[in-house]
Amino acid sequence: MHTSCYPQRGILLVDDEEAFLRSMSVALERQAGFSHLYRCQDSRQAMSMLATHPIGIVLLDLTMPYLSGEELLSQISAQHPDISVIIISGLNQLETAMDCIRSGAFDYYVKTTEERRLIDGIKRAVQMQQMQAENQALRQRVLSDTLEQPEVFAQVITQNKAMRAIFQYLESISTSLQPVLISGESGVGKEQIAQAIHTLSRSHGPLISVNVAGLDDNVFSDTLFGHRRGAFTGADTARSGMIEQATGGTLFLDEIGDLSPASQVKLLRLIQEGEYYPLGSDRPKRLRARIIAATHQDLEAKLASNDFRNDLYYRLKVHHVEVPPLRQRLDDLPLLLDYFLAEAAKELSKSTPTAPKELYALLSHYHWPGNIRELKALVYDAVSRHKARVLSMDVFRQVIHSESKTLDTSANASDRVYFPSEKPLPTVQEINQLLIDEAMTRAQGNQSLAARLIGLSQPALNKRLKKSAP
Ligand SMILES: Nc1ncnc2c1ncn2[C@@H]1O[C@H](COP(=O)(O)OP(=O)(O)OP(=O)(O)O)[C@@H](O)[C@H]1O
Repeated sequence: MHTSCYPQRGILLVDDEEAFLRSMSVALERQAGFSHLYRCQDSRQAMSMLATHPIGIVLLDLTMPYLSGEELLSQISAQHPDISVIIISGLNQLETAMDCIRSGAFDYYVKTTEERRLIDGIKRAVQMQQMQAENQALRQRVLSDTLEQPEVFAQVITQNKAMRAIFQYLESISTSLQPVLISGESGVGKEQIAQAIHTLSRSHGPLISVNVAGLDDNVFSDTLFGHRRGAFTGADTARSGMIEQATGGTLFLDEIGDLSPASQVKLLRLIQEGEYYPLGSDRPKRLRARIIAATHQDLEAKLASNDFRNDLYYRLKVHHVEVPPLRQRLDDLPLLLDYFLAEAAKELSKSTPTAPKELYALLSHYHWPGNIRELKALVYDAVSRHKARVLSMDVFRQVIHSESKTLDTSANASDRVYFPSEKPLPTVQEINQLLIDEAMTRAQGNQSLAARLIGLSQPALNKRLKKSAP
């Protein structure tokens, strides 16, 4: 997968000193895991190398025979504006280095700078390029309103615009190595989205899921990092952690909002350093999997109450998807209902029942706290009980009615209808009429549903409707 070609476009090192080229290549490979590095000792050949190799970043020495770093920079900026150039200068050349920044260089470092800082700088440039590429891809997809791989989303039943925009976004970040945070209420389909991200990445490794809710810090470390034999009492054999099992693939951390403070620090270090230590081992291992985290919790609120680390939050949400709740995509209801009816009937070896028209109207007035999981469970329950050709609405009525009652009793004074004091109050008759009109609109003309919405029997509503008819 991507670990074998990170970053996506290569890095060209241009320096006349053979020793520097060699030591820098080794450092970039070993310490940062960068692959496809190119070296150029003769600055006159740099432009032809750029023309023939897929290069995204150039590390450029300032003092070189034939063509100076400054001259080369101006040629690169003119012919390859998408390449980021990082200047390596001598201590006595800071003035020139600053000029280079003004002429478009991404950054500069003094040659004696610690390698670690230089590597961090290159990583920043890589990250910036990835984001630019994703932005561009996303813009193109949104403008053309197309999906490149619609089959990846076949299991996510939807016709909703916001969901389609999410699919386009996911396609545009499919090759990124950065973490993805998926948020959204319980049951909205976050795990399905994680699966789609994994499939899109075309990685050769597996998708490994870990639910981190309720794991104490020791279990968390052991589960993720694994241990060496004898690391603690009872560790009779070595065990590889989930990170290792996810090598070349995706590590999906579900319920990330419930992670303990100590485990948050460990996860942050893993993402920042790109390496970890199995318990009892002093030899680090490299993280070679993409991280996806999901939560149904409001992480911003958890930041405010200091229950979730700021730095971890921003590391996790380099890419972020907020899956909307079902109540905000009611246009999906008919599709989902039909899909689950067919699925349930097949699993229960029954013929697929027909949903009565009123059912859509009834369901669209419910607020779906358990989202799609709740709808699926209700449909399965209804299908398992049903006997006739047309599906009975009883199961749905019972749940929706009892939920509505709970809501009614919890309504407070601020939910009441407001009558402006400067205007005369309407009569009881006028209020009744308004209520009936509103119920009929919400029930899309269905009298029995409208009657239930305002606590009347259907014959009683029918009588009043006839009375008020012109
Ligand atoms: N758009 C959809 N089409 C078909 N099935 C869906 C859709 N969204 C969710 N489901 C189904 O609903 C159930 C819940 O989905 P999932 O487990 O992905 O939700 P979740 O957001 O991860 O929930 P939680 O926060 O509780 O972990 C699963 O059975 C899933 O297959």
